[in-house]
Amino acid sequence: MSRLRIFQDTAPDSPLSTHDEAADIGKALSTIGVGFEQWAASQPVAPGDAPDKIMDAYRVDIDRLVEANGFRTVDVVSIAPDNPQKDVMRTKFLDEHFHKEDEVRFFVAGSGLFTLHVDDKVYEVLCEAGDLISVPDSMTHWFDMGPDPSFIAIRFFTEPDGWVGHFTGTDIAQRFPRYELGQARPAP
Ligand SMILES: CSCCC(=O)/C(O)=C/O
Ligand SMILES: [Fe+2]
Ligand code: NI
Repeated sequence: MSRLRIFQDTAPDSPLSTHDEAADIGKALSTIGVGFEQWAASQPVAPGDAPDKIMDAYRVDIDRLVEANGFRTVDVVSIAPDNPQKDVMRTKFLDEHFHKEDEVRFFVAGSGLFTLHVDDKVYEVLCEAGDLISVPDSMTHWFDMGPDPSFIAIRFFTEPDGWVGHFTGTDIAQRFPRYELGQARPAP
């Protein structure tokens, strides 16, 4: 189940609040300018399906988002727990960083943990299949796919280098919960 936990940025052991209803998560995240939606597939998708088939299942929502935001590239990324590069890939976005455009990701299957640092609060968002998250340009955050990563995600970009992370050099991400072993669920 998708979940939002909000922390004081000095207190990683005691969440101020926990939300696990999608509407509740979306409402809380909207107060900091983060988008959160849930989308339903118009046809079944399975791991190994071609990117076009996966995107066709969400075509109406993808087109709406592209039209509203002017995205120029939409792609599909996936990772499975047997990927020999999984540790390297996990490390890539584990520390606090930001991007020079909105980070917009839709989870077709599997899950991942986005943690956002805004002013003196930390917003930990467990994204699961059906969740779309839009992290605004320049918002500091980190992302943990867990030790046994498993997801298929659709990514939206405005610029070719939109995915590049600019790292802040802080150690805050190391003090907050990681995506624990066992939390990650296999993609269907
Ligand atoms: C589900 S893709 C997430 C990885 C990524 O692109 C990023 O920038 C994480 O912070
Ligand atoms: Fe990021
Ligand atoms: Ni609530």
